[in-house]
Amino acid sequence: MTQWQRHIPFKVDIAGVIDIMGASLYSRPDTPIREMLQNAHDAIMRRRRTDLDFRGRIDVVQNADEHTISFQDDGIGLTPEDAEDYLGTVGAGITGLIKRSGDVPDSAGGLGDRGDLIGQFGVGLFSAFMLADRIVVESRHDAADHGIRWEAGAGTEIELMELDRAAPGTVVTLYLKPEYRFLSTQPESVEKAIREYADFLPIPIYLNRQAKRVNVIHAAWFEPSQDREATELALQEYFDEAPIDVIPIRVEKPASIAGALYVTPQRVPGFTDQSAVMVTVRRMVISRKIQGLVPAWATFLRGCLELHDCSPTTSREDLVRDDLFERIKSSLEDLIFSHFSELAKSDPTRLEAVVNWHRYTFAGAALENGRLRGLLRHCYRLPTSHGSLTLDEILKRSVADSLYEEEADRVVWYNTDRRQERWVNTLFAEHEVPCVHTFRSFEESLLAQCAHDDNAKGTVTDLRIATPSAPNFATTILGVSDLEDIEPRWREFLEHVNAKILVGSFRRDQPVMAFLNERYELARSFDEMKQRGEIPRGFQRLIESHFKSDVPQENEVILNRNHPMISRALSQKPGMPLSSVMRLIVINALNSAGAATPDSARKQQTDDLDWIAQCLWGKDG
Ligand SMILES: Nc1ncnc2c1ncn2[C@@H]1O[C@H](COP(=O)(O)OP(=O)(O)OP(=O)(O)O)[C@@H](O)[C@H]1O
Repeated sequence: MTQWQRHIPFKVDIAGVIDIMGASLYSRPDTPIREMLQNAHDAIMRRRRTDLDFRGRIDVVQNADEHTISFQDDGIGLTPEDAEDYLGTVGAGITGLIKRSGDVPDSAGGLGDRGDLIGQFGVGLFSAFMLADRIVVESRHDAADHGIRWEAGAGTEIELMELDRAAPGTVVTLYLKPEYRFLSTQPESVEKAIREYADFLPIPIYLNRQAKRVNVIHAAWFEPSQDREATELALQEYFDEAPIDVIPIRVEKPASIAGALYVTPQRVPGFTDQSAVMVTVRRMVISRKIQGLVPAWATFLRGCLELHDCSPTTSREDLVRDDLFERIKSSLEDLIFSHFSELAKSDPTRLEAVVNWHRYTFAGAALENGRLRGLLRHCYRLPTSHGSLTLDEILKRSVADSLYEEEADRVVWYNTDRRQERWVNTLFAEHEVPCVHTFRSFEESLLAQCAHDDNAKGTVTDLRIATPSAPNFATTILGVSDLEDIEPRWREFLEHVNAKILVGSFRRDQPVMAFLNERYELARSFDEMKQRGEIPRGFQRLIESHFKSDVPQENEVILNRNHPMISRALSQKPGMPLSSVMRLIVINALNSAGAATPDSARKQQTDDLDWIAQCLWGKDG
């Protein structure tokens, strides 16, 4: 049975709340400047509703003698009731009431267009206690006869009194704590903060009554009908770099997105998903590096987007990750894709320039993104024996040789070793099919993925490394039909040259052909990248499967049966003088192709030369 019951009011320790807000809600000490500017902006916007011609201005004034910084606006001002109800109440404000279409007081200036106000939480004013131990608000409402003076110190009683003030508007003065007094003496730090947050606020902001306003206000990329050239110039000036391409953005559905993105001429480091895109909400800068909005593959995009409908977090340092944010994110990706697809038709050279400039970012991302691969197929070029070709051209030209290939519709030949680029080009010169040079392994994987995409649609495409032991390379490309492994006794004799040795018949004047295939170097460089954490996980899987393939990881040499010296040497026993000449020729062919000579082979080279000398001229002395 209940003995007693009582209702206790919910208590809030104001000093504690102020302390928490000041110390923990905002991550930067200049946030209060933004909050004060935003309040002034909202007050001016509210006055504009009753007086459509009214423009308004904000003045920020430093006073070094008094250690103060004040924010002055000629906005709608506060009635005594407003000051009592909203200035000192955490979580309550007229802006919030208007936004929620709440029961607004007469002083609110009507509901009007709720979209132009920034405030909503009713906490911003308290952020001033981060910097100040005393705040004084002097104000007169547009429709009131008298003004008010409101004064509060952290944790103290609020004092409200009548004030003689002629003009409508508000002055909020911050009596700065000793550690923030530089804000009353250094114009640069205040100017920097104003520009950081309020550059695009549609109201001029002046510092210390100077004639020139501090904020930019107009940016061509926010104009309702953007002029492409003007936008490009404005971006170049604001971000201080020349865009490679500009993506103007303006949509209203599923949410309003306005602004422009551009492709930076700066090299984007590795495969990070660090964005450098700036977002504003009602023109107040929320972040200069919004995370997770622009597709992770588009790290080369910069620019500024106004997301009018998005909700900032209470600290206004980020956006709330709600459904709307997700919808905006996916429509942005669509917009970027359709821009590039459009560019592929209207200005393919520009698209190629974009892709080429950021090719490794594109290639890396396309490994896991089919839509991106679809785009890259037509503009991502690789060097081939037949000049530079797009992925699509490579695939289409790699028609399988019907004489030898029954299983495959296409065979794509590729070479991974830069050192034999010219040699491979000569081999393929007489053929219709090209050989692709993929010196970066992820480009090889990209090619493989594109082939895989085609295979899924029913075209059977084989990717083969241009080396003698790859199926049909000898027959279709080299024209060698009798290729076979060398006999074990010769394999033993040639062991130290460090290559797989094959025998076949080809042009009479060429004793050997050497092919380099030192893939372990690539594998090693990937291991280093992996250790630095620069390879995305999915990509890593592809690399691993790639290096697991049955492609030989060693150099290869074909000895020519048609060559008189070679055929003679092979008809003798290993160890005869001719076999030593043959071994020297093999090492030399590998050397000229660019292979490094192992120490054991070097020693053998000397021994072989001594042996040949002895046979020709007899022993010294
Ligand atoms: N310069 C000003 N002119 C007129 N009214 C003001 C001014 N500054 C503050 N106010 C009033 O005080 C209220 C509380 O301001 P505060 O900055 O705490 O919150 P807010 O701006 O409503 O919301 P938020 O916390 O999202 O910024 C405002 O809603 C507004 O009614």
